[in-house]
Amino acid sequence: MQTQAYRQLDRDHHLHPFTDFKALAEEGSRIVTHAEGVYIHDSEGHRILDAMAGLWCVNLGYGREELVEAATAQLRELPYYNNFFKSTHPPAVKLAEALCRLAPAHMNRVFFTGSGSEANDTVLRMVRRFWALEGKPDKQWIIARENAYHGSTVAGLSLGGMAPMHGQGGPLVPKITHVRQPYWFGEGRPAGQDPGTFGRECAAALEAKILELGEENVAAFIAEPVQGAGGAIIPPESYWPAVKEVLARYDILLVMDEVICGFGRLGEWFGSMHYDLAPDLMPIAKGLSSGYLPIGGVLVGDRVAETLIERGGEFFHGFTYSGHPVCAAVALKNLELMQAEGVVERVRNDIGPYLAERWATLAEHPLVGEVRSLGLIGALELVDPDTGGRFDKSLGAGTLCRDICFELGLVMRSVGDTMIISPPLVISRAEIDELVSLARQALDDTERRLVARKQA
Ligand SMILES: Cc1ncc(COP(=O)(O)O)c(CNc2cccc(C(=O)O)c2)c1O
Repeated sequence: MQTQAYRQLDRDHHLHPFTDFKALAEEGSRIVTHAEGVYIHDSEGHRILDAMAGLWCVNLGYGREELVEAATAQLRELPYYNNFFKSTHPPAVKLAEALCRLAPAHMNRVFFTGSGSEANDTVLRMVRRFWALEGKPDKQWIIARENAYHGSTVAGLSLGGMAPMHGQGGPLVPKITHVRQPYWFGEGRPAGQDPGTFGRECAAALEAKILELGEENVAAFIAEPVQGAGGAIIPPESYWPAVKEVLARYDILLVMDEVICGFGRLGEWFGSMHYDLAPDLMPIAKGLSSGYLPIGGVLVGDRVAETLIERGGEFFHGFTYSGHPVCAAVALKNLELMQAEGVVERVRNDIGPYLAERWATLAEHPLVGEVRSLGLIGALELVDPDTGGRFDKSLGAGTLCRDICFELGLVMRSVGDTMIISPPLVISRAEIDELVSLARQALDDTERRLVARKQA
């Protein structure tokens, strides 16, 4: 079928996620037909370097036959059975064991879901159930961060701190509140604060909120090690150590959302390990299967697990596809390949530092106000060369740069005027050179087009 025919049927029948349906219908969708390594191909023959690994998830890259074979074999063996009715199957058992072997030592159980949003729904249920079983049923408030992303179910959007989502999804889940995010470039720099001071102030805001609500009412703090969809927000070095000090003073659970930062993205199996944090619960998804099949889950620390097990009786929660055998088989093979190929260590010791070195060269571009990266997450902050400050929002600088990237054969994500990359972890040095070269060209073209827009 030709591109136009696909586009017309897509226009007629398909409502896309996070999309202005009318605008897309007018513009027409991109038909992605196949992919290999770090490249996707569309129906018009374009080969595009996918510096977003799909949606932060294709950690092993596209076209891994071993994952196809794992799925095919499992489809033939047992295409589906549930983990209800006291039942399980080898893929779920083996994946649970493999995950708990990779997780921090105090995390020895996993609850499976079909997505990261369902993982955070599960977190909400577990946190409130845990404190009820501990005899503290009023300990219900969950503190999250402004501009955090924890998914798109009602619980996920309530835990998230994204105002546009709150504006469409209310009424929100009660007893969830948000504190300031450690986004130095967006909030600390404009206030004239050095990163260290700003990071400590953000941690102090968490303690102030705990005291305002009363420790006896606060159940948990949930956070991404590095905020992804919020803008690849790598916190100041002072932030997580200061948060650890705050949390040590109060008995509230720590939930680290590892949906993006898990499975090697920051150069460790989990982002919490990079920051030396010991979470009670860790939602996971995305890189768990390299996006080949939908699977998520919650890694559960012993303190919560033992209470739920010993005193919980039946936990009235779960999903049809919890621990789906084919998804679990692919995820298991994915983890085996990551370990066999030393993918995580390579991010930490080789390709992550190489990306940092090459990505930093973009700082000299007049459109760039800040360059940051950690592991294989990177961000560029676009600024107006005339002022050094942000562009007027009406210019749509970030969206323009994203569209120019596609024209040049590169996928970069824009969040406002922040450009983001999160490439497959298997990306080569040569492909990083190509990525940075295309990004530089996109910045040049964006600058020229913005000058014209400003003069229009
Ligand atoms: C930290 C975090 N937690 C939970 C979710 C929800 O996962 P599911 O999507 O599988 O329900 C996410 C997902 N993150 C996500 C999903 C879709 C798009 C983008 C983007 O940056 O454009 C980011 C995420 O980044």
